[in-house]
Amino acid sequence: MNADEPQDDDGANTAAPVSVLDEIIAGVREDVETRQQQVPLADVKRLAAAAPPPRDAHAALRRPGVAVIAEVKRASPSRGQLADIPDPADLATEYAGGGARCISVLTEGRWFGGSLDDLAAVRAAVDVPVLRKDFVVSSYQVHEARAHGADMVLLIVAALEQNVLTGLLERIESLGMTALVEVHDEEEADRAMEAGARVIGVNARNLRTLEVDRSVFERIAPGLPNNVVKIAESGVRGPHDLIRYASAGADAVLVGEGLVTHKSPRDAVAELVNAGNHPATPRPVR
Ligand SMILES: O=C(O)c1ccccc1NCC(=O)[C@H](O)[C@H](O)COP(=O)(O)O
Repeated sequence: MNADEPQDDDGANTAAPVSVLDEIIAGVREDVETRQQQVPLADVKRLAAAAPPPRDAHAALRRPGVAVIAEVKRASPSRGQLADIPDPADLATEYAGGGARCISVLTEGRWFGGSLDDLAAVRAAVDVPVLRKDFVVSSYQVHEARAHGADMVLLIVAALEQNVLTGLLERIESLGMTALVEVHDEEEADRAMEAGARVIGVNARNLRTLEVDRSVFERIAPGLPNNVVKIAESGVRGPHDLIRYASAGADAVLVGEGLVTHKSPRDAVAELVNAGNHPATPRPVR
């Protein structure tokens, strides 16, 4: 052991490497606890029951052509500050105008600069389904998502024990929303299927190194059943990446950085949508 490394009282090494995911989730748990003290679960459930009914994200993603899920993303652990987005509703309106099939809103605040207010503002501004993209570890966050208008909620397999994953997925679907279950390898894909996922996202971004490796989708997607909606997450910088993912069986791509850093987000979405609808672009097998 390095004598310079900090140790706690019983001598354990407190400088052991912690993955970014662990760090993000520690912050998320603190923030959820604070919000829960301000707005108890019973109140959030009442707000969720009064929210406009969910839009069918699963059906939207199954329509012909490769769907584009356009993300409102201000910042990220891998890139730091990405874009100044003073009005997420405006950006989402541009995305929808370009033909985005769904809008993803990052609601995590500490690393991604997002919020539940962003989610509610976007949901009120567009007609397409909206995804709450966050690090969901509790049913409180699921009800909170619905209360702010979410139609789809992300669950990251790597962040959840199997029984928690299954419970949250069932809660999301019982509230009429769609669960997008995110995986990074074959073992996680098996766990997603065991939990009953109807929509699986393969994220090309390694949560330890934060590097993007598009071949991960090509490796995992062929092992997923035909009736599962397959989403390729991360690393789409233009139509060539969408076509690459489509060739490996993607029903949809989820795109953040490539859109928020583009001079015209609407045109950037439209270019991807055109590529996704082009007759030469491979169609998923169903
Ligand atoms: O984007 C990150 O740096 C990141 C780091 C750790 C966990 C999640 C992270 N991003 C969330 C996403 O999955 C992406 O925002 C999404 O797939 C879009 O990716 P991109 O088009 O490459 O911005």
